[in-house]
Amino acid sequence: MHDWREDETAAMKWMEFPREVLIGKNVLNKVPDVLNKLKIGKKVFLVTGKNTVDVAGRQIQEMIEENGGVCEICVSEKASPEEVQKITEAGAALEADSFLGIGSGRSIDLAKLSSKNCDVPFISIPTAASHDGIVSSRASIHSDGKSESFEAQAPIAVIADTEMISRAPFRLLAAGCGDVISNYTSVLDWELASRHQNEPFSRSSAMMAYMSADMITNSADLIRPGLESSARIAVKSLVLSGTAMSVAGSSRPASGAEHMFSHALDRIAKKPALHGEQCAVGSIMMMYLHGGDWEKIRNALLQIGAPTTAKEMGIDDEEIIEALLRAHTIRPERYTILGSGLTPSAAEKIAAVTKVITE
Ligand SMILES: NC(=O)C1=CN([C@@H]2O[C@H](COP(=O)(O)OP(=O)(O)OC[C@H]3O[C@@H](n4cnc5c(N)ncnc54)[C@H](OP(=O)(O)O)[C@@H]3O)[C@@H](O)[C@H]2O)C=CC1
Ligand SMILES: O=C(CO)COP(=O)(O)O
Ligand SMILES: [Zn+2]
Repeated sequence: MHDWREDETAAMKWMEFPREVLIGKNVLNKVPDVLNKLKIGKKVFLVTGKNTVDVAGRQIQEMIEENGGVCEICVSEKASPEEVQKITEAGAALEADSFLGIGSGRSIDLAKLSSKNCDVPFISIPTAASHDGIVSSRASIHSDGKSESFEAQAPIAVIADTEMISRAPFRLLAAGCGDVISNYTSVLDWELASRHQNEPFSRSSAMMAYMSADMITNSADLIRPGLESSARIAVKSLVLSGTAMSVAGSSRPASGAEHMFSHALDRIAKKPALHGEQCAVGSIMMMYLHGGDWEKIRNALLQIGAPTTAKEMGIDDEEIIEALLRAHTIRPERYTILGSGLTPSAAEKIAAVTKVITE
């Protein structure tokens, strides 16, 4: 299928945003109403995970069937190209008229890309506020230790039940806050690339990404376990951050050197931590490299209760250093403060000064 957005020139910008965005207590019950309104509820393919199938997947399947629709569930584990292929084929076999991504970042990304392959809309239903891919049109797919950000499609609707999200393990919410806070360094990297390499830069997108990070740091004292109000703050900032990516047409405003560090850790660490946790810790170190206020990032994470050290993430100090050394090779086309790479002694110094590893 031809992707019309490829015809984009400097003189024209094609941005995709969701049509319906529901954020609030018990909005999960509105799934049938949204499907009916959009006329996409007859054959629904539902992508979820092994935990989230019980948190929300089956409940949504029942609601769709009571609404007269046919609903097939796929419980998925990895956001890999093979999984995208498998889900695309299963969705096509069902002749699905919509996909629902229910759960974590992985399930949402799989639904995002597979639905695009099937040329049908998809709805994003996060069960945790753990990442900013909830709203964006990008899908992060991982294979052979590589991580690629694909242009997929924006969800036609987002249904974020803040009551359900507040009951998810707090670690996930804290990680989502970290993913957004890390925008401080993504934006700096983007500005650097625009100055050094004349890379296209969108001020409005950068401002959105920066503002979403500010939303979290300015209300860090309000982010507490089990509070619906905390889930609401996190979801709103994730929505803004994801929108920044849709405006940019790339993950640039929300993914710089700190994300490359996290992707490197995913490859290196025996037991990687959560995406948002790793990006946030990476952001402390990259802010130090930028010569900025890295302690502001660290303090916000401490206040929220997100990890700020290797030990708290369950990662060895050596793995942190290795990831710092390898980060610039992860996405070489993306220019960042890491340039052509760090020396081992510089990597050790950065991690020690910022208290990520013990001196
Ligand atoms: N497209 C984009 O723009 C972006 C994409 N990403 C991608 O998203 C992924 C990270 O997402 P993230 O969600 O942090 O991590 P994961 O996708 O690894 O999911 C974390 C875990 O949380 C579980 N979980 C989710 N909700 C609940 C709940 N309510 N109760 C209990 N367990 C729950 C999931 O269960 P289950 O096994 O059921 O899934 C999963 O095991 C990465 O692949 C990253 O690259 C991140 C940011 C932006
Ligand atoms: O995680 C993201 C933004 O928070 C998306 O970024 P990537 O392009 O690094 O996968
Ligand atoms: Zn991220």
